[in-house]
Amino acid sequence: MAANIETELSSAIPLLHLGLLQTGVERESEQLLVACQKYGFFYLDLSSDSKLCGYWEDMLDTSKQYFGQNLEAKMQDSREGFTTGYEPIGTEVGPNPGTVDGYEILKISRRECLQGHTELSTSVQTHSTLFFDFMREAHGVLMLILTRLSNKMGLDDSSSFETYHAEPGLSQTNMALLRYPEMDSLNCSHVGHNKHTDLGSLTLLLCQQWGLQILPPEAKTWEFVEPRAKHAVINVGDTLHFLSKGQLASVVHRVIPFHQEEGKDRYSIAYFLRSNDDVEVRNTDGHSWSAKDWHDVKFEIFSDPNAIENGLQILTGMREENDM
Ligand SMILES: O=C(O)CCC(=O)C(=O)O
Ligand SMILES: [Fe+2]
Repeated sequence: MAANIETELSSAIPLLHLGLLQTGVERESEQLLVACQKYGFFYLDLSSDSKLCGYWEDMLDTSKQYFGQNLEAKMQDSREGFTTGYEPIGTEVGPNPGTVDGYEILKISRRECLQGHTELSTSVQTHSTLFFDFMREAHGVLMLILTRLSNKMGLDDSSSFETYHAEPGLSQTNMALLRYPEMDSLNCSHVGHNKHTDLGSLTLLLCQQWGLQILPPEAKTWEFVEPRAKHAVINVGDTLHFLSKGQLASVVHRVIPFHQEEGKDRYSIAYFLRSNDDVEVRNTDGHSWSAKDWHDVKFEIFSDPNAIENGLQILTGMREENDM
């Protein structure tokens, strides 16, 4: 894999700047729209937001500390449901036949952030101020992106993307810390993160290590996304694809542990913005779901895509299976 990095590296991912979107520079919003239509993924330069960059560093330290605990301690945070709590390695299927995933994850819901309290263990509670600060900042960034997209697409107040995310509506929005332990410390049946599209509206991903791959629209081969300091990777999810009547692209991606970084655990931090539960989403065939039902169906399929007839297509946001 290492030998092919040059040819497999994605060079086309657009670059946007948070500072320019914040000040309302028209050209930046235009480029944002094109990025979401054509590519579904873009880099967001965060260097104008020193708060968010600082949280990123602190969250990385906290993540190392949290996952460094023994399994028994982390299992105290195991919860029913999908938006909060700890899940060990191997909960979902992996990218290669016969494998399971190779990451552990700690999630905290937006609901806990709004309440200002988490019911998870003290090892999470101790860091809740940092987690909630990060979540508020990430939420603001993604809501700003929705606003800029709505404006550029000429959506009025009743149909703007922000309306579908308005508080105090209930949603499945959450943040996640992920750790992919170094490959040698696991047997090779535990690998990476299976191909999928994100089910929600927008995802903000912070990661300083290789491993993320995307399958851009129309492409037949996977491309690595180069990690960049002080840059988030943002992508459109299924709900925004549906709400935009297919105009914004929800792109298939996965994580494959990268050979050059063997011997190092991989850490990533994600904020998953999801629309309110009762928002109705409809695909281009006219099938409709509530956002909450789409969320629940997709999570069932993450653990076993073959469990139902069209499971693989749902996993990849209704993209044809033979594209991959
Ligand atoms: O860990 C990563 O880099 C990506 C994770 C991801 O795609 C997800 O959790 O939806
Ligand atoms: Fe994802």
